[in-house]
Amino acid sequence: MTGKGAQKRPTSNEKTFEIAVFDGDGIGPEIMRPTLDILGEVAGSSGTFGFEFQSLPAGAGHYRDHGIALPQSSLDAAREADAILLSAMGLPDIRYPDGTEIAPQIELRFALELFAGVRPVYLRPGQGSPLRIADKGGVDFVIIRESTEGLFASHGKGEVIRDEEARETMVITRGVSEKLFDFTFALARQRKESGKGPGRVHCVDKANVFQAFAFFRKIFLERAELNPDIEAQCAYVDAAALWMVQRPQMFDVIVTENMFGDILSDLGAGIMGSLGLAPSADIGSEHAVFQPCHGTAPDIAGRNIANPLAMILSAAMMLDWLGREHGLEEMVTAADALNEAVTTVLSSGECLTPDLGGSATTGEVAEAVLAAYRNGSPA
Ligand SMILES: NC(=O)c1ccc[n+]([C@@H]2O[C@H](COP(=O)([O-])OP(=O)(O)OC[C@H]3O[C@@H](n4cnc5c(N)ncnc54)[C@H](O)[C@@H]3O)[C@@H](O)[C@H]2O)c1
Ligand SMILES: CC(C)[C@H](C(=O)O)[C@@H](O)C(=O)O
Ligand SMILES: [Mg+2]
Repeated sequence: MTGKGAQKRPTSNEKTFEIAVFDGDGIGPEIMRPTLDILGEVAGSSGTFGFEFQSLPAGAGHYRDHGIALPQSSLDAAREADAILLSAMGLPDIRYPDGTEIAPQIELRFALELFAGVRPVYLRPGQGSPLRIADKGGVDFVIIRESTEGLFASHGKGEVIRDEEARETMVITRGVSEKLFDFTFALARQRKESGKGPGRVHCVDKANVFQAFAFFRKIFLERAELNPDIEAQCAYVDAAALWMVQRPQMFDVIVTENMFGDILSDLGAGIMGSLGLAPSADIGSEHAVFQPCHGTAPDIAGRNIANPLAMILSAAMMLDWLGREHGLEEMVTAADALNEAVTTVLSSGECLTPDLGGSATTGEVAEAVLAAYRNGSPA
Protein backbone atom coordinates (compact mmCIF):
# COMPACT_ATOMS: atom_id res chain seq x y z
CA MET A 1 0.00 0.00 0.00
CA THR A 2 1.60 3.26 -1.07
CA GLY A 3 0.41 6.74 -1.77
CA LYS A 4 1.38 10.37 -1.71
CA GLY A 5 3.06 11.13 1.59
CA ALA A 6 3.31 7.44 2.45
CA GLN A 7 5.88 6.45 5.08
CA LYS A 8 6.53 2.74 5.11
CA ARG A 9 8.21 0.91 7.96
CA PRO A 10 8.22 -2.67 6.73
CA THR A 11 9.19 -5.58 8.89
CA SER A 12 9.94 -9.01 7.43
CA ASN A 13 7.49 -11.39 9.05
CA GLU A 14 5.05 -14.03 7.93
CA LYS A 15 1.80 -12.07 8.08
CA THR A 16 2.10 -8.37 7.34
CA PHE A 17 -0.73 -6.01 8.26
CA GLU A 18 -1.19 -2.70 6.49
CA ILE A 19 -1.96 0.01 9.01
CA ALA A 20 -3.27 3.42 8.00
CA VAL A 21 -1.86 6.07 10.34
CA PHE A 22 -3.39 9.48 11.03
CA ASP A 23 -0.85 11.55 13.01
CA GLY A 24 -3.40 14.31 13.48
CA ASP A 25 -2.90 17.67 15.16
CA GLY A 26 -1.45 19.07 18.40
CA ILE A 27 0.10 16.30 20.52
CA GLY A 28 -0.98 13.73 17.88
CA PRO A 29 2.41 13.21 16.20
CA GLU A 30 4.20 13.28 19.59
CA ILE A 31 2.27 10.27 20.90
CA MET A 32 2.02 8.43 17.56
CA ARG A 33 5.77 8.30 16.88
CA PRO A 34 6.78 6.24 19.96
CA THR A 35 3.65 4.08 19.58
CA LEU A 36 4.71 3.02 16.08
CA ASP A 37 8.20 2.26 17.42
CA ILE A 38 6.66 0.03 20.10
CA LEU A 39 4.44 -1.74 17.57
CA GLY A 40 7.50 -2.28 15.35
CA GLU A 41 9.35 -3.91 18.23
CA VAL A 42 6.35 -6.01 19.30
CA ALA A 43 6.04 -7.30 15.75
CA GLY A 44 9.79 -7.80 15.39
CA SER A 45 9.99 -9.90 18.55
CA SER A 46 7.03 -12.04 17.47
CA GLY A 47 8.47 -13.43 14.27
CA THR A 48 4.96 -14.23 13.02
CA PHE A 49 3.38 -10.87 12.21
CA GLY A 50 4.54 -7.51 10.98
CA PHE A 51 3.25 -4.07 10.07
CA GLU A 52 3.49 -1.67 7.17
CA PHE A 53 2.53 1.79 8.33
CA GLN A 54 1.17 4.33 5.89
CA SER A 55 0.96 7.88 7.16
CA LEU A 56 -2.12 9.66 5.78
CA PRO A 57 -2.88 13.38 5.78
CA ALA A 58 -6.02 14.70 7.51
CA GLY A 59 -6.98 17.03 10.32
CA ALA A 60 -7.33 20.67 11.27
CA GLY A 61 -3.83 21.60 10.10
CA HIS A 62 -4.50 19.95 6.76
CA TYR A 63 -7.78 21.86 6.44
CA ARG A 64 -6.00 25.15 7.21
CA ASP A 65 -3.30 24.46 4.60
CA HIS A 66 -5.30 22.69 1.88
CA GLY A 67 -8.97 23.51 2.50
CA ILE A 68 -9.98 19.91 3.14
CA ALA A 69 -10.03 17.98 6.42
CA LEU A 70 -10.15 14.41 5.13
CA PRO A 71 -8.94 14.01 1.53
CA GLN A 72 -10.71 11.33 -0.48
CA SER A 73 -7.33 9.63 -1.09
CA SER A 74 -6.81 9.31 2.69
CA LEU A 75 -10.28 7.88 3.18
CA ASP A 76 -9.75 5.42 0.32
CA ALA A 77 -6.38 4.29 1.73
CA ALA A 78 -7.89 3.92 5.22
CA ARG A 79 -10.65 1.78 3.74
CA GLU A 80 -8.06 -0.49 2.12
CA ALA A 81 -5.98 -0.91 5.29
CA ASP A 82 -6.25 -3.83 7.72
CA ALA A 83 -6.67 -1.36 10.59
CA ILE A 84 -6.45 2.37 11.24
CA LEU A 85 -4.46 4.10 13.98
CA LEU A 86 -5.43 7.68 14.77
CA SER A 87 -3.96 9.95 17.42
CA ALA A 88 -6.20 13.02 17.73
CA MET A 89 -7.50 15.71 15.41
CA GLY A 90 -8.95 19.18 15.73
CA LEU A 91 -7.75 22.58 16.92
CA PRO A 92 -10.07 25.03 18.69
CA ASP A 93 -9.28 27.93 16.33
CA ILE A 94 -9.69 26.08 13.05
CA ARG A 95 -13.35 25.79 12.09
CA TYR A 96 -15.70 25.12 9.22
CA PRO A 97 -17.74 28.11 7.99
CA ASP A 98 -20.72 26.89 10.10
CA GLY A 99 -18.64 27.50 13.24
CA THR A 100 -18.04 23.86 14.16
CA GLU A 101 -14.59 22.36 14.53
CA ILE A 102 -12.75 20.22 12.03
CA ALA A 103 -13.46 16.63 13.09
CA PRO A 104 -12.48 14.07 10.42
CA GLN A 105 -12.73 11.29 12.99
CA ILE A 106 -16.51 11.72 12.86
CA GLU A 107 -16.40 11.48 9.06
CA LEU A 108 -14.36 8.27 9.37
CA ARG A 109 -16.85 6.76 11.82
CA PHE A 110 -19.73 7.57 9.48
CA ALA A 111 -18.01 6.55 6.24
CA LEU A 112 -16.67 3.25 7.61
CA GLU A 113 -19.82 2.54 9.66
CA LEU A 114 -17.90 2.19 12.93
CA PHE A 115 -20.98 1.82 15.11
CA ALA A 116 -19.31 0.50 18.29
CA GLY A 117 -16.99 2.85 20.17
CA VAL A 118 -15.27 0.65 22.75
CA ARG A 119 -13.89 2.68 25.67
CA PRO A 120 -12.46 0.69 28.60
CA VAL A 121 -12.28 2.13 32.12
CA TYR A 122 -9.75 0.18 34.16
CA LEU A 123 -7.95 1.06 37.39
CA ARG A 124 -4.66 -0.80 37.55
CA PRO A 125 -3.20 -1.98 40.86
CA GLY A 126 -1.34 0.89 42.51
CA GLN A 127 -2.66 3.42 40.03
CA GLY A 128 -3.84 6.77 41.38
CA SER A 129 -7.45 7.93 41.06
CA PRO A 130 -9.36 10.93 42.37
CA LEU A 131 -12.07 8.58 43.65
CA ARG A 132 -12.34 8.50 47.42
CA ILE A 133 -13.71 5.01 47.70
CA ALA A 134 -12.14 2.78 50.29
CA ASP A 135 -11.53 -0.05 47.86
CA LYS A 136 -10.56 1.07 44.40
CA GLY A 137 -10.02 -2.50 43.30
CA GLY A 138 -12.34 -4.00 40.77
CA VAL A 139 -12.94 -0.89 38.68
CA ASP A 140 -12.89 -2.60 35.32
CA PHE A 141 -15.68 -1.86 32.89
CA VAL A 142 -16.17 -0.97 29.24
CA ILE A 143 -18.33 1.75 27.75
CA ILE A 144 -19.71 0.96 24.31
CA ARG A 145 -20.56 4.27 22.71
CA GLU A 146 -22.73 4.04 19.60
CA SER A 147 -20.68 6.13 17.18
CA THR A 148 -22.59 6.74 13.96
CA GLU A 149 -25.97 8.16 14.96
CA GLY A 150 -27.72 9.40 18.12
CA LEU A 151 -27.31 13.13 18.59
CA PHE A 152 -24.27 13.12 16.28
CA ALA A 153 -26.46 12.08 13.33
CA SER A 154 -27.14 15.69 12.50
CA HIS A 155 -23.41 16.55 12.40
CA GLY A 156 -23.09 19.19 9.68
CA LYS A 157 -26.87 19.29 9.20
CA GLY A 158 -28.03 21.28 12.20
CA GLU A 159 -29.60 24.65 11.49
CA VAL A 160 -29.77 28.08 13.06
CA ILE A 161 -33.03 29.82 12.14
CA ARG A 162 -32.88 33.60 11.74
CA ASP A 163 -30.31 33.81 14.51
CA GLU A 164 -33.19 33.06 16.92
CA GLU A 165 -33.31 29.30 17.21
CA ALA A 166 -31.01 26.32 16.66
CA ARG A 167 -32.03 22.75 15.94
CA GLU A 168 -30.27 19.37 15.82
CA THR A 169 -31.91 15.99 15.32
CA MET A 170 -31.28 12.75 17.18
CA VAL A 171 -31.54 9.54 15.21
CA ILE A 172 -31.81 6.00 16.58
CA THR A 173 -32.28 3.26 13.99
CA ARG A 174 -33.31 -0.34 14.59
CA GLY A 175 -30.60 -1.66 12.24
CA VAL A 176 -27.66 0.04 13.96
CA SER A 177 -29.08 -0.51 17.44
CA GLU A 178 -29.47 -4.25 16.92
CA LYS A 179 -25.87 -4.52 15.67
CA LEU A 180 -24.71 -2.39 18.60
CA PHE A 181 -26.49 -4.49 21.24
CA ASP A 182 -25.40 -7.79 19.68
CA PHE A 183 -21.80 -6.53 19.71
CA THR A 184 -22.25 -5.49 23.35
CA PHE A 185 -23.66 -8.81 24.53
CA ALA A 186 -20.87 -10.64 22.69
CA LEU A 187 -18.25 -8.49 24.43
CA ALA A 188 -19.87 -9.09 27.83
CA ARG A 189 -19.79 -12.83 27.11
CA GLN A 190 -16.13 -12.68 26.08
CA ARG A 191 -15.29 -10.82 29.30
CA LYS A 192 -17.27 -13.34 31.35
CA GLU A 193 -15.51 -16.29 29.73
CA SER A 194 -12.09 -14.76 30.38
CA GLY A 195 -12.95 -13.97 34.01
CA LYS A 196 -12.88 -10.19 33.49
CA GLY A 197 -16.51 -9.53 34.32
CA PRO A 198 -19.69 -11.09 35.69
CA GLY A 199 -21.52 -10.94 32.33
CA ARG A 200 -23.65 -7.84 32.89
CA VAL A 201 -24.76 -5.10 30.50
CA HIS A 202 -26.26 -1.75 31.47
CA CYS A 203 -28.19 0.11 28.79
CA VAL A 204 -27.73 3.79 29.69
CA ASP A 205 -30.32 6.15 28.24
CA LYS A 206 -32.90 8.82 29.03
CA ALA A 207 -35.95 6.71 28.25
CA ASN A 208 -37.98 8.51 30.91
CA VAL A 209 -38.09 11.67 28.77
CA PHE A 210 -37.26 10.97 25.13
CA GLN A 211 -39.10 8.75 22.70
CA ALA A 212 -35.87 8.03 20.84
CA PHE A 213 -34.38 6.60 24.03
CA ALA A 214 -37.51 4.61 24.84
CA PHE A 215 -37.06 3.04 21.38
CA PHE A 216 -33.33 2.45 22.08
CA ARG A 217 -34.24 0.69 25.36
CA LYS A 218 -37.02 -1.36 23.73
CA ILE A 219 -34.57 -2.76 21.16
CA PHE A 220 -32.03 -3.39 23.93
CA LEU A 221 -34.57 -5.47 25.86
CA GLU A 222 -35.52 -7.39 22.69
CA ARG A 223 -31.87 -8.31 22.09
CA ALA A 224 -31.39 -9.11 25.79
CA GLU A 225 -34.00 -11.86 25.44
CA LEU A 226 -31.78 -13.47 22.80
CA ASN A 227 -28.82 -13.37 25.21
CA PRO A 228 -30.23 -14.88 28.43
CA ASP A 229 -26.77 -15.85 29.74
CA ILE A 230 -25.95 -12.14 30.18
CA GLU A 231 -27.63 -10.02 32.86
CA ALA A 232 -29.40 -7.04 31.26
CA GLN A 233 -29.97 -3.86 33.27
CA CYS A 234 -31.22 -0.39 32.34
CA ALA A 235 -30.19 2.92 33.90
CA TYR A 236 -30.88 6.57 33.25
CA VAL A 237 -27.81 8.50 32.27
CA ASP A 238 -27.88 10.96 35.17
CA ALA A 239 -27.95 8.15 37.75
CA ALA A 240 -25.36 6.17 35.78
CA ALA A 241 -22.98 9.16 35.97
CA LEU A 242 -23.47 9.26 39.75
CA TRP A 243 -22.86 5.53 40.11
CA MET A 244 -19.74 5.67 37.94
CA VAL A 245 -18.25 7.89 40.65
CA GLN A 246 -19.86 6.39 43.77
CA ARG A 247 -19.75 2.68 43.00
CA PRO A 248 -18.05 2.05 39.67
CA GLN A 249 -17.46 -1.61 40.56
CA MET A 250 -21.12 -2.34 39.76
CA PHE A 251 -20.48 -1.88 36.04
CA ASP A 252 -19.20 -4.49 33.61
CA VAL A 253 -20.32 -3.30 30.18
CA ILE A 254 -22.25 -0.09 29.54
CA VAL A 255 -23.93 0.51 26.19
CA THR A 256 -25.17 3.95 25.34
CA GLU A 257 -25.98 6.58 22.73
CA ASN A 258 -23.26 8.59 20.97
CA MET A 259 -23.36 11.86 22.92
CA PHE A 260 -23.86 10.18 26.30
CA GLY A 261 -20.95 7.86 25.48
CA ASP A 262 -18.73 10.80 24.59
CA ILE A 263 -19.40 12.42 27.95
CA LEU A 264 -19.35 9.28 30.10
CA SER A 265 -16.07 8.12 28.56
CA ASP A 266 -14.37 11.35 29.63
CA LEU A 267 -15.84 10.78 33.09
CA GLY A 268 -14.33 7.30 32.95
CA ALA A 269 -10.97 8.85 32.04
CA GLY A 270 -11.33 11.16 35.03
CA ILE A 271 -11.88 8.12 37.26
CA MET A 272 -8.64 6.65 35.90
CA GLY A 273 -6.83 9.87 36.78
CA SER A 274 -6.18 11.29 33.31
CA LEU A 275 -7.47 11.44 29.77
CA GLY A 276 -3.96 10.32 28.91
CA LEU A 277 -4.89 6.83 30.13
CA ALA A 278 -8.11 6.35 28.15
CA PRO A 279 -7.86 4.25 24.98
CA SER A 280 -10.59 3.47 22.51
CA ALA A 281 -11.54 1.45 19.45
CA ASP A 282 -14.23 2.40 16.94
CA ILE A 283 -15.35 -0.89 15.47
CA GLY A 284 -17.60 -1.72 12.54
CA SER A 285 -18.41 -4.88 10.63
CA GLU A 286 -15.46 -4.43 8.25
CA HIS A 287 -13.17 -1.71 9.58
CA ALA A 288 -11.79 -0.42 12.85
CA VAL A 289 -10.09 2.76 14.05
CA PHE A 290 -7.98 2.77 17.21
CA GLN A 291 -7.45 6.10 18.93
CA PRO A 292 -7.24 7.62 22.41
CA CYS A 293 -10.41 9.17 23.85
CA HIS A 294 -8.56 12.44 24.35
CA GLY A 295 -8.05 15.34 21.99
CA THR A 296 -5.07 17.23 20.63
CA ALA A 297 -4.30 18.94 23.98
CA PRO A 298 -3.14 22.25 22.44
CA ASP A 299 -2.27 23.50 25.94
CA ILE A 300 0.67 21.07 26.17
CA ALA A 301 1.46 20.41 22.49
CA GLY A 302 5.08 20.68 21.35
CA ARG A 303 6.55 20.17 24.85
CA ASN A 304 7.13 16.41 24.77
CA ILE A 305 5.12 15.97 27.98
CA ALA A 306 1.94 14.40 26.58
CA ASN A 307 1.07 11.08 28.13
CA PRO A 308 1.50 8.44 25.40
CA LEU A 309 -0.23 5.64 27.35
CA ALA A 310 -3.74 6.11 25.92
CA MET A 311 -2.27 5.90 22.42
CA ILE A 312 -0.15 2.85 23.34
CA LEU A 313 -3.18 1.15 24.94
CA SER A 314 -5.21 1.91 21.80
CA ALA A 315 -2.47 0.19 19.80
CA ALA A 316 -2.79 -2.79 22.18
CA MET A 317 -6.52 -2.85 21.40
CA MET A 318 -5.58 -2.95 17.71
CA LEU A 319 -3.28 -5.93 18.30
CA ASP A 320 -6.07 -7.71 20.17
CA TRP A 321 -8.66 -6.98 17.46
CA LEU A 322 -6.39 -8.01 14.57
CA GLY A 323 -5.36 -11.15 16.44
CA ARG A 324 -8.95 -12.20 17.04
CA GLU A 325 -10.10 -11.28 13.52
CA HIS A 326 -7.28 -13.27 11.91
CA GLY A 327 -7.10 -16.10 14.44
CA LEU A 328 -3.55 -15.17 15.45
CA GLU A 329 -3.33 -16.11 19.10
CA GLU A 330 0.18 -14.67 19.33
CA MET A 331 -1.13 -11.20 18.56
CA VAL A 332 -3.73 -11.45 21.31
CA THR A 333 -0.99 -12.56 23.70
CA ALA A 334 1.19 -9.63 22.57
CA ALA A 335 -1.73 -7.26 23.27
CA ASP A 336 -2.03 -8.67 26.80
CA ALA A 337 1.73 -8.32 27.30
CA LEU A 338 1.68 -4.69 26.14
CA ASN A 339 -1.20 -3.99 28.52
CA GLU A 340 0.77 -5.65 31.28
CA ALA A 341 3.80 -3.50 30.46
CA VAL A 342 1.66 -0.37 30.89
CA THR A 343 0.41 -1.74 34.22
CA THR A 344 4.01 -2.27 35.35
CA VAL A 345 4.94 1.32 34.50
CA LEU A 346 1.85 2.81 36.16
CA SER A 347 2.09 0.66 39.26
CA SER A 348 5.74 1.46 39.88
CA GLY A 349 4.89 5.18 39.68
CA GLU A 350 8.51 5.99 38.81
CA CYS A 351 8.08 7.19 35.25
CA LEU A 352 4.93 9.29 34.84
CA THR A 353 4.11 12.34 32.74
CA PRO A 354 2.96 15.57 34.48
CA ASP A 355 -0.78 14.81 34.04
CA LEU A 356 -0.18 11.95 36.53
CA GLY A 357 1.98 14.01 38.85
CA GLY A 358 5.34 12.97 37.42
CA SER A 359 8.02 14.78 35.43
CA ALA A 360 8.86 12.24 32.73
CA THR A 361 8.70 13.06 29.05
CA THR A 362 6.53 11.35 26.44
CA GLY A 363 9.59 9.51 25.14
CA GLU A 364 10.74 8.38 28.57
CA VAL A 365 7.34 6.85 29.38
CA ALA A 366 7.25 5.07 26.02
CA GLU A 367 10.79 3.76 26.67
CA ALA A 368 9.71 2.52 30.11
CA VAL A 369 6.79 0.65 28.53
CA LEU A 370 9.12 -0.90 25.97
CA ALA A 371 11.56 -1.95 28.71
CA ALA A 372 8.71 -3.52 30.72
CA TYR A 373 7.47 -5.25 27.57
CA ARG A 374 10.91 -6.68 26.88
CA ASN A 375 11.13 -7.97 30.45
CA GLY A 376 7.77 -9.69 30.32
CA SER A 377 7.67 -10.31 26.56
CA PRO A 378 5.69 -13.39 25.53
CA ALA A 379 8.30 -14.24 22.86
N1 LIG B 1 -10.45 12.02 19.33
C1 LIG B 1 -10.09 13.23 19.01
O1 LIG B 1 -9.42 13.41 18.02
C2 LIG B 1 -10.50 14.38 19.89
C3 LIG B 1 -11.09 14.14 21.14
C4 LIG B 1 -11.41 15.24 21.95
C5 LIG B 1 -11.12 16.53 21.52
N2 LIG B 1 -10.56 16.71 20.30
C6 LIG B 1 -10.17 18.06 19.84
O2 LIG B 1 -8.96 18.40 20.53
C7 LIG B 1 -8.92 19.82 20.76
C8 LIG B 1 -8.69 20.10 22.22
O3 LIG B 1 -9.86 19.70 22.94
P1 LIG B 1 -9.98 19.72 24.52
O4 LIG B 1 -8.94 20.62 25.07
O5 LIG B 1 -11.39 19.95 24.85
O6 LIG B 1 -9.70 18.21 24.96
P2 LIG B 1 -8.32 17.44 25.12
O7 LIG B 1 -8.66 16.02 25.35
O8 LIG B 1 -7.40 17.74 24.00
O9 LIG B 1 -7.66 18.04 26.46
C9 LIG B 1 -8.36 18.12 27.69
C10 LIG B 1 -7.33 18.19 28.83
O10 LIG B 1 -6.70 16.93 28.97
C11 LIG B 1 -5.30 17.05 28.77
N3 LIG B 1 -4.84 15.91 27.99
C12 LIG B 1 -5.47 15.34 26.93
N4 LIG B 1 -4.73 14.34 26.44
C13 LIG B 1 -3.62 14.28 27.19
C14 LIG B 1 -2.48 13.44 27.18
N5 LIG B 1 -2.30 12.45 26.29
N6 LIG B 1 -1.52 13.66 28.10
C15 LIG B 1 -1.66 14.62 29.02
N7 LIG B 1 -2.72 15.44 29.10
C16 LIG B 1 -3.69 15.26 28.19
C17 LIG B 1 -5.09 18.36 28.04
O11 LIG B 1 -3.81 18.89 28.29
C18 LIG B 1 -6.23 19.20 28.57
O12 LIG B 1 -5.86 19.80 29.78
C19 LIG B 1 -10.25 20.36 20.24
O13 LIG B 1 -10.02 20.87 18.95
C20 LIG B 1 -11.17 19.14 20.21
O14 LIG B 1 -12.18 19.23 19.26
C21 LIG B 1 -10.23 15.67 19.48
C1 LIG C 1 -13.40 15.58 18.91
C2 LIG C 1 -14.75 14.99 18.92
C3 LIG C 1 -15.34 15.10 17.55
C4 LIG C 1 -14.78 13.54 19.41
C5 LIG C 1 -16.23 13.11 19.55
O1 LIG C 1 -17.06 13.87 20.04
O2 LIG C 1 -16.52 11.99 19.19
C6 LIG C 1 -14.06 13.29 20.72
O3 LIG C 1 -14.59 14.04 21.75
C7 LIG C 1 -14.09 11.82 21.08
O4 LIG C 1 -14.49 11.49 22.18
O5 LIG C 1 -13.65 10.99 20.25
MG1 LIG D 1 -14.85 12.94 23.55
